[in-house]
Amino acid sequence: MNGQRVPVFEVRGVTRVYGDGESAVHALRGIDLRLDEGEVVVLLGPSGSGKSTLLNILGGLDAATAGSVRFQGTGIESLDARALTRYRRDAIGFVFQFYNLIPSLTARENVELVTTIAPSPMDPMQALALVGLENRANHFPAQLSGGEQQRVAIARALAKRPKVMLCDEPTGALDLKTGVRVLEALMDANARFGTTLMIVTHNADMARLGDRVIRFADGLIREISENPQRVPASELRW
Ligand SMILES: Nc1ncnc2c1ncn2[C@@H]1O[C@H](COP(=O)(O)OP(=O)(O)OP(=O)(O)O)[C@@H](O)[C@H]1O
Repeated sequence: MNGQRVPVFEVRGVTRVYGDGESAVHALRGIDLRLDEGEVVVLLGPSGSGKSTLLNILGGLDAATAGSVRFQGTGIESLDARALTRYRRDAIGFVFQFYNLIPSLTARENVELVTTIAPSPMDPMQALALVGLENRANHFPAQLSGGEQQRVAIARALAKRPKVMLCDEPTGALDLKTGVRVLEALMDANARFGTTLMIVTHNADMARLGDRVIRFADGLIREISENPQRVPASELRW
């Protein structure tokens, strides 16, 4: 990262309550956070502590009960339905634990689904080449390993040139070797395009990958720490 910090997200007092009355679940209890351009941030915390809820709110998949999220200076809560769809579609790349590829489409066609609607997409083959899968373009998801499927999902997210990639347990279903390749593909996107990365994980060792580590507990940020330097994915242990 260079010295000049440009905020991508500014989060103020975000809460999220599911349900009401006695059965209300307070998933987020007041989150304040700033995320800068080009940063790699790792979110750690026990199951149910609110990590996915925050990611979904940042990505416009869910709305905060209270508080504000500014993306490049604009409050996403003020966007109308059309603008919110455009935001979700163009600015944000999502990577989930279980790839969410369309089984009846090839790797290339899965990426094309996105490039046909994005405003300034990459060529689908370029996106697949970035994750080392140009020679698997005509394979269907069932013909690919879990790690390869996840890399197709990353290519699909990358192909629209998103400002931010929100990754919810991207290696949760993978073993060490394939998980490392997936993380390398994400870190490569950060290095080449300056894509800001937010990675949710249960794996404490993955914290070493990021510039900052955010520890969640009970719907709150308990700690934010900075790493002196990023550790390459190949040096992580599962
Ligand atoms: N749609 C929903 N309706 C009701 N409760 C929900 C909903 N989504 C999440 N929750 C609750 O909100 C809390 C936070 O969930 P969240 O998925 O954000 O946690 P997490 O830290 O990502 O957990 P995990 O690591 O297991 O994915 C949990 O108690 C969860 O049960």
